[in-house]
Amino acid sequence: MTSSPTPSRVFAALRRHGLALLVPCSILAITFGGYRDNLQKEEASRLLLFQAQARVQVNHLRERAGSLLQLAEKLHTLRPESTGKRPDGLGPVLAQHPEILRVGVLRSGPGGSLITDSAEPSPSGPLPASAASLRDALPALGGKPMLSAPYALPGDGAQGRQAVLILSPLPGTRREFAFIEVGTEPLLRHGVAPDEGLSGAPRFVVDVLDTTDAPRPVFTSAAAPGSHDSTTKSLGAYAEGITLAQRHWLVIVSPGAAATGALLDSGSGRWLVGGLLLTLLAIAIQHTVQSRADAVRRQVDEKTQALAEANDALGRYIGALADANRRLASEVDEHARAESQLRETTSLQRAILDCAEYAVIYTDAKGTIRVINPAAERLFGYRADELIDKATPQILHPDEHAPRWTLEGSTIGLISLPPGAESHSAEFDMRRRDGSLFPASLSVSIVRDTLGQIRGYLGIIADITQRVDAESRIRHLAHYDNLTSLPNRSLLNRHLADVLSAARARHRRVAVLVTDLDHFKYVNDTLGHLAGDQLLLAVAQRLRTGVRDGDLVARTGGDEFVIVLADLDETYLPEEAGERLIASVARPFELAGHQLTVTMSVGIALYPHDGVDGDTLVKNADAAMYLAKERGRNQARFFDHGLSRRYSERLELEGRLRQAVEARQLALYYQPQVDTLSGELIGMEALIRWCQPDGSMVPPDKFIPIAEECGLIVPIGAWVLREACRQQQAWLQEGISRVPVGVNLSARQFDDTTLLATIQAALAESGLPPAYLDLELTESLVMGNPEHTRQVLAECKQLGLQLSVDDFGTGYSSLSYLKRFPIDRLKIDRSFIADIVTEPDDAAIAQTIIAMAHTLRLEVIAEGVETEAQLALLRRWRCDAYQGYLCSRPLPADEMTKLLRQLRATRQVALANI
Ligand SMILES: Nc1nc2c(ncn2[C@@H]2O[C@H](COP(=O)(O)OP(=O)(O)OP(=O)(O)O)[C@@H](O)[C@H]2O)c(=O)[nH]1
Repeated sequence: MTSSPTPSRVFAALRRHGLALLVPCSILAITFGGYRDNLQKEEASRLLLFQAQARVQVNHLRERAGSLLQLAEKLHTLRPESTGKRPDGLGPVLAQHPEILRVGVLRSGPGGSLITDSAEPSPSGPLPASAASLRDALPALGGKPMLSAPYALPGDGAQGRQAVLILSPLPGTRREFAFIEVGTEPLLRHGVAPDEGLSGAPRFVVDVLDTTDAPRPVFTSAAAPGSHDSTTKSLGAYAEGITLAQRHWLVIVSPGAAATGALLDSGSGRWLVGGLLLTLLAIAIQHTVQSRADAVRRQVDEKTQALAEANDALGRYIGALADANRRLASEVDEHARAESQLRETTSLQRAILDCAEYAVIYTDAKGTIRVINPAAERLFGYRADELIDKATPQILHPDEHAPRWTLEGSTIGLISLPPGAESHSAEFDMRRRDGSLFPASLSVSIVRDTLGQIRGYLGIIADITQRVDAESRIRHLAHYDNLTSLPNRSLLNRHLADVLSAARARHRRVAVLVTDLDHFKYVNDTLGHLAGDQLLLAVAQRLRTGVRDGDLVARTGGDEFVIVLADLDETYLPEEAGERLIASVARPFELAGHQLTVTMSVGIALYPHDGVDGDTLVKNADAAMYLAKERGRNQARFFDHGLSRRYSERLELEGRLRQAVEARQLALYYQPQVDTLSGELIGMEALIRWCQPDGSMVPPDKFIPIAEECGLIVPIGAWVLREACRQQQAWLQEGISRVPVGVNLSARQFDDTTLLATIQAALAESGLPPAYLDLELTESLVMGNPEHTRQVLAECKQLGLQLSVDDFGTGYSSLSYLKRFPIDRLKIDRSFIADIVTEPDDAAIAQTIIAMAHTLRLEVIAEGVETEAQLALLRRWRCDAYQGYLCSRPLPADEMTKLLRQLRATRQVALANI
């Protein structure tokens, strides 16, 4: 990211650098200001100090020179005895005065020449001419030493080494002088106070200017001559005039290297240097700080830039993160929804599994049980944890070596799966925990994973015991009689076919015996249907035990049994077998607390004599049985070909009855029921009659049983209901009848599920009010199946019908039992009424029935009243009504119409007479 120099940035830079310069500049200014002030102060104090020190130096020089002069004066005491010899005791002196170049004696020679007399050859050679000039001045000294003007030492010429001579006249002589040659440079050097030097460097440079002779500069700077005791204004030099041996020297003291001093030696210098250093330090610090600040700023800028970029990136990242978050949130939502659905589905599946009626077992691919539901626990009697991880065959199947539920590609699988199929079902026995086996239906489905690999097998197991039992029952019913468990007609026919086929092949005889109990209906009617059943059962057992094992005993309906005696040789007498069976049945039975004796009629037909096929043989045996009945019952009869005609007649009667129904040859007759006291019509009973086209009548006791046997009774009964309702409604509409009409219901009708619908249809069709219809049921019918009866009667009562119990007294049922049913009246059977006049028992029974019925608020009608005596008794016993020949025989409808009209007319006449 590039930045442009904005005003704020320029201002910031100026402020930054201005501040940076301000500090060193300030220090510099303070430094220089301080330096100048210090310098001035130092100048002043140094000048004062320098002057004082210079004076000390001058004095020191003066003293040293004076010391030399004194030495020169003493030299005559050291005068050597002979020339050329050094005076004794001079050594230590010379050691103290290294400026002394040589010591000697001068003699003024002839002509005034000076003769040097020195023990040592002088490095300076002969005395210079200038020294010789001193000779002349010496006498004027008066014996005082004198000092020569400086002269250049030989060899030094341009070098400027100078020396002076101090001459001192030797006492006693006029021409001899002791002299000391003093090097001016050592003198001046040693003239400086030795303790004033600093580190060996002379603080002062002392020069002298000889003012006696023509001045010669011996130093580089000097004050003006004569300015004694004057100090230069600057620190450059200090000059002071001194007089030595009548010679005037201007001593000039200049600061030496040490005196001038290093800049650092002075306070101002140190101040300046310190200030500069401080400035430099400040600059350095400033620079360092600035550099560091710059570096920091650069870093900050870089970091800021990086931060900005990072911020941008972060922004983008946060944006992306937000997007990702949104996506994640939506995915999480989706996931949560899916999870919730999954949970729901899982709990639903669990609930389905838990509630499932069928046992569900899931095994892995190896057939090991993994999941089991409660229904399976119940079915097999195990807890789930006892079955989990167990292999299916060891637990659930009878055969431990049975293969597991591995289906695919396995030909030995428990259920071999057809190629390509994903599930299959089979039925076989499975084992419960207690070891018991039960028939099961197992439906196994392959469970695959998403890759299509087999994960396991889901088995749904149903206990099909009931179904198997039902099927077995159905199979049994198809071939066996329900009551006695004997083979039925169907199995009989198959068996007969087999037996006859074998007999044909082996030329053997076969006997077919048809047996029928005599008057079995009476047992039913008197002891009840249940007792009848028990009797049939007992008879079946006796018949079964009365024949050989290989013989067949079948029940073909009602009280009829058919026995097949197969593989008979010529010696076998089937009539004996028949007699034996009759005898066995004739033995008394214990039924419902009663001892009962029944007889049986038997008809016999023989293969091949009486027929070569099963149907013919059974039909002929049946005909023979009817012959036995006709001949007095309780006997066995062989078929003869005359019988065949009679049997055919019965079949023909059945056929004609069917036609009669269709041809409307059946008619209803009506028998009045009248009040025993008033003789008024209180009702009438419809009775069926069969009027053949030739005008002859077939009695009801002849065709009703046939109608019941062949089932025609149901359509006939329906017709009776319709016709009675229609006729009654006609009378009602004519206004000649205000009494109900009674219609008999047979047992078959009563058991028919369409009975109520039939009644409702008859009422609706005719428009007859239900109260004018009276249903008459036999006592045995009512008591046969009380529950069913109560239900049907209740529904009939709801319709508004009247209900009567017909033939009461024959069924031994108690009256109190009857009160459970919504019955309106009882009809005492004609068998009790017939002898009430002559038989006290019958009279007592009839009287009791009447009395008890009244206590139950039931109306009582006596049947079959034929005499006035009977009627008189009935009146006495307060029987409500009666019917019978005494009043009227059953009348055809038209006659009944006439009667009703007459009755109405009579009533009207009677009323008119009033
Ligand atoms: N208890 C009972 N009765 C039955 C059964 N099947 C038919 N019946 C009755 O058995 C009786 C058979 O009567 P029939 O054989 O025609 O007449 P019967 O009274 O025996 O008189 P005869 O045969 O002429 O001697 C009828 O009343 C039927 O209602 C049954 O399974 N149980």
